[in-house]
Amino acid sequence: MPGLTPKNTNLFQVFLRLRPPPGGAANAGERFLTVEPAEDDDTTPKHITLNPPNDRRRAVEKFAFTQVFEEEATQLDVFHCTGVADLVKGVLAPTGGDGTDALLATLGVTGSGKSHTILGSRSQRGLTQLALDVIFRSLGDNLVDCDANPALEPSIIASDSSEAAIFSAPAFLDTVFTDPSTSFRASSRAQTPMIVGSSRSSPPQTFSPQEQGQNGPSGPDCAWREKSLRIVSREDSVAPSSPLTPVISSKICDAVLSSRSIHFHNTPRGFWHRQPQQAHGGPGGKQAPKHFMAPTESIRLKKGTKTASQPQGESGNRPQTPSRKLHRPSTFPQQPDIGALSVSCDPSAEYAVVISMYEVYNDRIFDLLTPAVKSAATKEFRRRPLLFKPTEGSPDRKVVAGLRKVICGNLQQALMVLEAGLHERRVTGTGSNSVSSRSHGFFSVEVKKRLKSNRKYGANGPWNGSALTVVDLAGSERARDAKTAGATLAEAGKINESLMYLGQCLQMQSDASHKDKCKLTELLFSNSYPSASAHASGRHRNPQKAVMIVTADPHGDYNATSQILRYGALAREVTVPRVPSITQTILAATAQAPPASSYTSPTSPTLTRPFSPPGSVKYPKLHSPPNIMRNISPVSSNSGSTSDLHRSTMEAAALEIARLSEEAEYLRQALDSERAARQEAESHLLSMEDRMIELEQVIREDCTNEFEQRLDIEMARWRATMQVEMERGEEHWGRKIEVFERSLGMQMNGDEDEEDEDKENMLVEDIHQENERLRWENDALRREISGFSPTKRMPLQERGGEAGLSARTRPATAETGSPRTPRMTRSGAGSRGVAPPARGSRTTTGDDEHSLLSRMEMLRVSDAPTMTTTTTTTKTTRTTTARAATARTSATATASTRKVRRLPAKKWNAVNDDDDMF
Ligand SMILES: Nc1ncnc2c1ncn2[C@@H]1O[C@H](COP(=O)(O)OP(=O)(O)OP(=O)(O)O)[C@@H](O)[C@H]1O
Repeated sequence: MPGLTPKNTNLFQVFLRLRPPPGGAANAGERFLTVEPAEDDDTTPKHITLNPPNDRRRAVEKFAFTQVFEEEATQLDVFHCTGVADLVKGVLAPTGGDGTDALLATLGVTGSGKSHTILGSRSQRGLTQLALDVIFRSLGDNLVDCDANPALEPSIIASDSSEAAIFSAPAFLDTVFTDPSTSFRASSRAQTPMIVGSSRSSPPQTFSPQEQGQNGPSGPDCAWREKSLRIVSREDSVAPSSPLTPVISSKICDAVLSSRSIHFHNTPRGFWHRQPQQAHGGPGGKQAPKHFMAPTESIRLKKGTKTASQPQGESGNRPQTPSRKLHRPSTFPQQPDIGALSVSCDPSAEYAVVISMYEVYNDRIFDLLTPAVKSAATKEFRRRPLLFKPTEGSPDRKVVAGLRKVICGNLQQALMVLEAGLHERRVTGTGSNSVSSRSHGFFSVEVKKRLKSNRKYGANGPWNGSALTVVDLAGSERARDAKTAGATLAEAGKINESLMYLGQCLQMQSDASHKDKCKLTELLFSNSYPSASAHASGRHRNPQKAVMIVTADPHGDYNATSQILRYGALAREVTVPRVPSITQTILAATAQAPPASSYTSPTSPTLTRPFSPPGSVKYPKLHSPPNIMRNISPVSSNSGSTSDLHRSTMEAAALEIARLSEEAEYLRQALDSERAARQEAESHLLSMEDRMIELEQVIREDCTNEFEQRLDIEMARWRATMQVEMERGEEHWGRKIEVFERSLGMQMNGDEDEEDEDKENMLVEDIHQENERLRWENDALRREISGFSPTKRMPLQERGGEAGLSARTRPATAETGSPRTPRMTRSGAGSRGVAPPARGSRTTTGDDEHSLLSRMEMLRVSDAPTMTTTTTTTKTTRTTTARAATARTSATATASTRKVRRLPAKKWNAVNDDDDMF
């Protein structure tokens, strides 16, 4: 089993892994990649040839790699041959010291098998899980656990230099996963499932019922399995539905799917790829899970994606908050088995394992273990981008500041943390890969180490150590093949851009100017080289060891593959510059030093004195570096003594070291202040961005409110105008009808005249009848009056007058000749009530009687209209008498002679109202 050759100073060991064709060899397209057979002294192939298909203008390209894995290579082959165990060994530093940082990265075109290699599939573990297994297996009893050692967490917090929020695994996992058995338990310390055994025949790793909270495979766990799928949004993907682009994807599985019709194999989601042919219910009709990554909460919310991240029963009204809990996975695949493999660790040291995860998305770093928070302005769940910077505790080394880190006490906890982080990574379905990673994922395993003999510091002694960082780069893709659009296309643009910078960076041998071009290259290369300031300050770190696995589909996209292979080949060329030791520096200076007598200037070729900082940037005021060399007394040329010469050489060298150190310190401070200024500007920019979003929201709301108000006003105005118009219309039509009626009336005038005549005749008849009746009444009255005493007739005489006495009544009165005194009051005229005899009345003559009658006649006639109106109401009692009825008839007769004016309805009402007043 070949391992890494430690003497190699190349930054990367670059391997190539070819993936088998997705639909089997029969369906594969033209193969453009040929693996050259191993050369004489090699046991494994190292070279490949790219033959451009159908394009003779392009040259055949040849690439060399550390090793080429052909399609048949297994996960275990890749694990062993890439030397992951050696990387772990370097991190654990079994021979003492802080160890060597390690980087394990995949690079490739989308869908070429990066995630498959590094994070595994449904039944096979990836390199990450295998590396974790080796780490925990190797540490054994030297690993300190939070449960066993309560002081561990505070001591790790105290020695962390990355401004991180540090949690113990049980506490962290409790916030992320639900535990069926402990769902009602308030405690935050969940029981951690343990591995209880392995079976080669059953790949998934199973936990005991006790560890499952008494829920074996047939218990609630089964429900979990049924829901252990998540839906990946294809909203902004225009990829047609194909075996590679199912609507429901299972790149991640511990999330919950409400549909129970989709089943899942007896495995949690996180570590398995779905085989494309299984996407449509392959063998067994089951929907196989894809590998690990799904859209983050904010992306899901933005896209309105239905995700399975909500626990059962909460999918309905549960808000899409990041505080949702995932179901605790119960099984993990256990193949390939590396039970026999372990590397040694430092027996004199104790270790702690701290895990963190983050992603680079659109050139920003986001923590995958910190839940997104709801933005007040946009109401969306967002993650805060983090900075990659040197911190107070780590001035010589950039770190991702502000991450959430989890201390894991065993493999199971580490796998669960990995699972939680992968759940948050952004993926989407494209035409090239149904579950394509849209970000560069970083999984960092810090192996903290301290000597057991350092117990003199107590339980809080400082921790050092190294880290293994696993990087799953997003795949480069061509929009035409991936059939992406909208946000997904923009994401692809950013991915391609960052990979282009990576290529440039590799081409320029990690030139500092290219290193800072994007976050990806910064993260990959910033700590790859020993820092000058660290060297000056004596904090020496070994250069990082790195393994890059380039994945390729020999039947895939020729141009994209060619580009990626070129990057891979470049990566192989990058070398780590050797850092000379202090002794080497002194010796070199001595060797190059001119004769001591003429030694008057500094030897540094790069730094000239006095050092003047460029530009207008304000640097901290430092004492100007002392011109040490000027103070060196020239070595006497005639001293002749070798020992003197050596002494003076050593003195000169020591002074030169002091000068260089001082200059380095000066530069470091200048650089720090530059960095601080840049970070401040960046955070200001971020806050301004947030502010802009808030402002935009407020302005939008204001505009909406104002618009609604104006709309209301306009609507009211419109309604009023409408009303007026309607009234006008009615009036207009009324007038028209009136005119029409009038014209009709004119036509019918002749007919009306005849009618009027008839009416008049009837009225005359009525009047005659009335006169007859009145006459009869008069007679009756006369007879009555004639029965009164003469004295009682006086008042009539007094009031009498002959006016109004009609000629017709006069003879009638004379005929009767009986003196009478009518007892009538004016008010009683309508009712014709008989008044009581007036006191002191005297006997009247026949003339008096006529006068009286004529007066009565006058009264009756003049009161007629009043009576007419009076009879229209039921409020008066006068209408109840028989006399009133008679009078009414009479009045009607009188009134009938007048021209009756037709009143409009309103006016009639007014008259009625007036009547009511009486
Ligand atoms: N060596 C392999 N053997 C079997 N299946 C593989 C292999 N490599 C990849 N696959 C399958 O191909 C599909 C795509 O692989 P994967 O998701 O790992 O691609 P990727 O390079 O990570 O893509 P992206 O960059 O878009 O995320 C998966 O279904 C995976 O299971």
